[in-house]
Amino acid sequence: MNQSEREEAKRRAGESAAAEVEDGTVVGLGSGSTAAHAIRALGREVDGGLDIEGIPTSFQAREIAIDAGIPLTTLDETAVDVAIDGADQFDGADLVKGGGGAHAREKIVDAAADRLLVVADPTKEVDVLDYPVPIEVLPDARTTVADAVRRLGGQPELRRADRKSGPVVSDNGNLILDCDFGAMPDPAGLAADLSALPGVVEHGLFVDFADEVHVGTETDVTVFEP
Ligand SMILES: O=C(CO)[C@H](O)[C@H](O)COP(=O)(O)O
Repeated sequence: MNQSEREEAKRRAGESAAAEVEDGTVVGLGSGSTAAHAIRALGREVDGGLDIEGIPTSFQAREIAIDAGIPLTTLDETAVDVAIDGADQFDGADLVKGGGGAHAREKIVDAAADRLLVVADPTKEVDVLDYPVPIEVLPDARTTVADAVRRLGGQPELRRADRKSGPVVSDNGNLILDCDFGAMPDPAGLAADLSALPGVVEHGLFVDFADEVHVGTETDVTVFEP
């Protein structure tokens, strides 16, 4: 799948999930390039009269939603009916997220939603998850968490910025360790181990999160419930 075919697949996946959103609902707005297609599609529906409110999962999602004209709200004000979000990898209902460093807020919003619709291109689907797991850490905990990750069999790497000297700083002011565990046959066990580490704000393993997965191709979309 070349880059333009992949982009088309992402667009189809995002638009397919957006088409499921019903009038009068509150929608969690995911992060990344595939979720961005869904947000823009929802914006076009709002132009056409669809009455929804969005809860963005990141600075990026908020910017796109404002540009698309979607009225915004917060988790302090209302519950979430449905969230639409991308993934870096999925094996069915389990996901690795956080390629954009937004997984902490994504997990809060996606977990709060009655239903999570995952949108992806086919390159993200695997039998066993093996994508490096992003872990957002409090800055003071980056060395102790990295040491603990090594003890759990992972290789941590501090995420560095492209257009700034030094590390990527998350939307929440924290650092991100990309942790390569190789194949992860027991994502639930690893997720529990990572959540127990002092200083971990959130990790990118979303175990049993997806209610529905929309996988786009260059010509079509497949929708399934894991
Ligand atoms: O988890 C995410 C951001 O934190 C994204 O959903 C994930 O990285 C997928 O992004 P894309 O749709 O651009 O491939």
